[in-house]
Amino acid sequence: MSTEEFQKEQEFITGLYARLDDLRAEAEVTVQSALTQVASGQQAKLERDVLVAEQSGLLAAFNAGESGLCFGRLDFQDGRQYHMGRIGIRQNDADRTPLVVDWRADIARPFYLATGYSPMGLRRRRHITTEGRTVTALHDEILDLTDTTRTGHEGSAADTVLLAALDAARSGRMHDIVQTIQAEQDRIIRASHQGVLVVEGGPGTGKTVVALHRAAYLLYAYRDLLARRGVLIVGPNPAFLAYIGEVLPSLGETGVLLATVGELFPGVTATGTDTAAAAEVKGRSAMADALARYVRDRQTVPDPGIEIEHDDGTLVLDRAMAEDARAAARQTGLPHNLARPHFAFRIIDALTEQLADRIGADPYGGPNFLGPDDIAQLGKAVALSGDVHAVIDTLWPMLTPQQLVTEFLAEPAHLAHIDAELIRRTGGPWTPADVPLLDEAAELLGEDDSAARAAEEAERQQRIAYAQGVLDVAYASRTYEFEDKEELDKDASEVLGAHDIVDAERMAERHEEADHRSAAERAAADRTWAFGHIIVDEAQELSAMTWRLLMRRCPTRSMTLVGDPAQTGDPAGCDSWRQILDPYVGDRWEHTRLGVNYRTPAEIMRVAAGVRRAEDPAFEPPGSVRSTGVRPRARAARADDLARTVAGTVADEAPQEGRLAVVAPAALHPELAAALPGASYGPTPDLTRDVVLLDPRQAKGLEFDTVVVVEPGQILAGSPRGANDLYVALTRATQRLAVVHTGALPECLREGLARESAQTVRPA
Ligand SMILES: Nc1ncnc2c1ncn2[C@@H]1O[C@H](COP(=O)(O)OP(=O)(O)OP(=O)(O)O)[C@@H](O)[C@H]1O
Repeated sequence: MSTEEFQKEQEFITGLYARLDDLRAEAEVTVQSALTQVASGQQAKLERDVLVAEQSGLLAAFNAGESGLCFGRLDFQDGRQYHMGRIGIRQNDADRTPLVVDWRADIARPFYLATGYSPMGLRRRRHITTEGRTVTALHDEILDLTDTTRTGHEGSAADTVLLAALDAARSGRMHDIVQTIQAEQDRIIRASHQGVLVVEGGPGTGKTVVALHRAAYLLYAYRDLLARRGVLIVGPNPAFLAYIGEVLPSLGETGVLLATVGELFPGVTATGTDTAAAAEVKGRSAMADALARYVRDRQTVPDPGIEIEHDDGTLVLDRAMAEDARAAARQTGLPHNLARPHFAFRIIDALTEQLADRIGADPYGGPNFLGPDDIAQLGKAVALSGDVHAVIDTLWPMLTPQQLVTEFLAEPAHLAHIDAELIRRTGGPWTPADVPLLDEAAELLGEDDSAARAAEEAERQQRIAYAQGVLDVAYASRTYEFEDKEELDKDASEVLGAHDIVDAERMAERHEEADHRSAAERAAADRTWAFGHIIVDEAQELSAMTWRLLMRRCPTRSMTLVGDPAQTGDPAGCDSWRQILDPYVGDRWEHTRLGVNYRTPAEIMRVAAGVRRAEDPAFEPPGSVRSTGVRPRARAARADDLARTVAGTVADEAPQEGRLAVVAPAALHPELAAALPGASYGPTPDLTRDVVLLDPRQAKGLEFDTVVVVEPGQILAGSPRGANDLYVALTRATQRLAVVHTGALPECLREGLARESAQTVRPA
């Protein structure tokens, strides 16, 4: 092994971190001084805010670079050499020469794709492993077989580095994989942002981690578009979002909104839970139709009529008048609340006409005595009448989505009786399955935001006037500055001023954009926000109603959907991509597969595959990249001794380093938690604890060094998609798996497990 090579890389890394420190210090100073600056006037405040936002983003990226900043080097056949980094960093010279290139840059691609067969111009690829700021290992791959230079670090570099990453103890948080992205994953990460891309793959094939790196790549490659519109990542539950939450910040990207479906209706916190059957009914697309009809039910007419007391005599609003007004309002095609003024005006007009006919009638049959001004006066009085408005409110009430859905759930209509009974609820907290209903209701009702829009327009006009002032001043100073120069140097007239390239309106718009919070923050607070790109993880779990919500949030249909229909646990989930996508994009979507299991060793995968094969004999699991030589175990327990047996198994299996999960049906949790002091469990378990207790649905998407699956028979029988739940539970381990069961071991688990009887269990 060449110490000279080591030393050279160490010197480079030391210099690189020194540069990082300088950049970080510069950004910190800029942020601090901008924050302490007292900005007077709108313009100065805007400039300060832009500066702080820009420099804070840079700071986040620099902080992200602290660990594993540089992880590779590319030596090209033509002599060029580039170091690869988690973020790109340039030297402080006139040309701003790159010190490390960002892993997302085009020039970095051969690091992931080059092979001996297709070297992409590379001579050598080097993997650099560091701990903190110290180089701990170098692995070189020779890609140009005519190259005879050797460094002593050659070997099957890529495999060594990948296997070391896969074997490492888990921390309860997902890590980035920039050092070891595989070619099939790289192609997905860098696929065009346009259209819908479906990434399917069995457990552990890297779907989640690839989707996260794709978000980072898209933000890099289409920064202008996506930083403004934002990227939304949807995950199945808060624990999962916490698990993946550090990957993007570690890649220097902080402007992404991570959310569960339950968090996608601003102002509503979905803390309740539905039964699986109720969630399934709420998730059906038929709910959209039921809600639409329910809204129409709220547009009523009196039968036969209503008398309204008025200063100028009693008014009668009869059925025909109301029907006429309702038809006119519906004909506008506007949502309920926005169509309401049309209904109200028609009613007011009709009542005014009624009044005018009565008051101005010529007893001798001649024309009406009242002129247009008199009728206008009468109309005003009708329009201002509280009694008239009360009647309009009853017939066509203003409704909020929350009101509508609360009332719908209390008395569900337009559904089969059995479905209505399943979802009937009076009061209680909102549930995640209610959120798509609220969103649907909001669409059907529309928001009457005319007052807010008028205020916004007035503010915009003010900003334009202000920007015009700024441009005028800039123009005036230009004449002084350049007049003389033009005489001396004709080129000077080519110098562009702000006034040449931007008008007041554009300038005001730019400042408007700069003035606001980050796209992710704005998007989180705005139900109608249209994202630049949406990534959905565990996409197979989402209901038809949820897809309606998500498609509304992404009118451009720039989406990445990752999932595995074989792992669908939610009864409301979809069985096929076609079923999900057909209503929105027809067959215009791309499907791609990941076929290698990076997580689960072959020994465990053999057991898990048995569960799927019981349902589908032709089932083929993704091939495992590793095997550990450790056979998974099944332990029988006496029915009255289950918790103690589980605790004993946990004690036996707990890894020295890393994490262990007990995956058991939720009904067993209180009993098991009592026997597992220190285990984290509940709706949002802390995954960084040594031992966590989860139900199979909570385990979705997560991974642990060791997994103990409890009562597989109950998991199988627990839901119509019980086999999928058990498959998920069994495929969470990176190293070891144990199964604890009372009664007979389910038939589908007979293969691959070393079986122990209850007697061999040592006391916990
Ligand atoms: N190229 C890679 N280099 C290093 N680790 C990788 C690579 N690809 C995947 N992994 C690791 O494999 C594990 C499984 O990845 P991930 O969770 O993304 O799989 P998944 O397909 O989403 O699984 P599931 O469907 O079971 O949730 C993770 O620890 C991930 O970091």
